[in-house]
Amino acid sequence: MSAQARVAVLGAGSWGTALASLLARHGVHTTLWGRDAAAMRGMAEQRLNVRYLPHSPLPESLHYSADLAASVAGADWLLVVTPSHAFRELIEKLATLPSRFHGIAWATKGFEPGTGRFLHELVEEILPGQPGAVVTGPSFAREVVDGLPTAVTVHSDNADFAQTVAEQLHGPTFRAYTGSDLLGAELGGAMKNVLAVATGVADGMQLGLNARAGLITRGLNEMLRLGVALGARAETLMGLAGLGDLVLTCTGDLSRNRRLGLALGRGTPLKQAVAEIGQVVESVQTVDEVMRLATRHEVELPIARHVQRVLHEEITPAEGLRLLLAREQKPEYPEPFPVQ
Ligand SMILES: NC(=O)C1=CN([C@@H]2O[C@H](COP(=O)(O)OP(=O)(O)OC[C@H]3O[C@@H](n4cnc5c(N)ncnc54)[C@H](O)[C@@H]3O)[C@@H](O)[C@H]2O)C=CC1
Ligand SMILES: O=C(CO)COP(=O)(O)O
Repeated sequence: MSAQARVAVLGAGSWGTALASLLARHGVHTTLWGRDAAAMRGMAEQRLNVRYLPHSPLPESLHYSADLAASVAGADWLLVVTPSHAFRELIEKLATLPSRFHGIAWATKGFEPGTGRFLHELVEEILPGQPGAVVTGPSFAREVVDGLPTAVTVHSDNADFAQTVAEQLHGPTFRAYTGSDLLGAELGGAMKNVLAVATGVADGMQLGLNARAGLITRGLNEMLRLGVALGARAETLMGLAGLGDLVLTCTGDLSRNRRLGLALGRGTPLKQAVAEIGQVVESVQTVDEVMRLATRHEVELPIARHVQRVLHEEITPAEGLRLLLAREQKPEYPEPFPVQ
């Protein structure tokens, strides 16, 4: 790096903090922006995100701000890490700023609530011409901030921007690959959250390891069928953005979406389970957007559909299981395996 690269990470929850910490450790001039001024002051004083990552000291070189315009001014590129429900609002605010950044990446997983629109579509609409990239893959914030080995993938239509983002994230314990399938990468990251609820429910009901493996595999099949119908590349969904994150989130108890499923499977009411997790649980909104896309593209997604009915409290987890098991016998692949 000749001149020191400058990045603004927008969103100071667990994942934004972990990615900002990673960039700062890699020698990138990094500012972490959060909307809560008191929380950002506290982080600057204590070098700690007390609420979201209380056991992981943050690097001395990381900067903190609650001023969006000041954070973005002078940044070479931005990394948005808000929850999906706040994504449009933030991108619209960025569009009003005079700053001249050279690209916008996001690590948010989900769709625009209520429309099923992909996050890259929102960026294209609100900031036309701006290079965009998604950072996704199996990556629990806590493990990344503690320097445990992790691999992610950065997808963009703009190969130079994907390379810039990946190079700056890449380091001794963090591998960042690149790809050009924005839609597939976003779909995998969003859909695995819904499927993690299903495996969590099964584990919460103590249905055993066979059930877990069956759900993960049939869940991957749902991801592939919807993805390919939408124009995603199958290899994206068979890689870090799909299968990789699906396995992590369906099996790792650090996952909020899996923990929601576990709680539901043990009989905890939805509202209580979400409140006890106390952080973003993207599946609660994502499930409706996945089913909206599935309906629009006439793709049948039995697991996602039953997760939706459980999350809408139309059926209990036990009824969801009974209905899934009662489905007709059929070939594993009624159509050819969707690899082009
Ligand atoms: N935590 C993790 O391990 C990973 C999270 N992600 C994704 O990253 C996104 C963010 O998740 P987390 O950081 O984990 O959530 P979190 O629950 O730890 O924190 C959410 C943060 O978003 C902020 N926020 C909420 N509404 C906002 C708004 N309107 N404007 C600005 N900030 C707002 C909150 O103040 C809070 O700081 C989600 O889409 C999640 O799926 C992706 C990979 C890993
Ligand atoms: O996306 C994640 C890991 O890749 C985090 O998953 P949860 O949002 O379920 O905690």
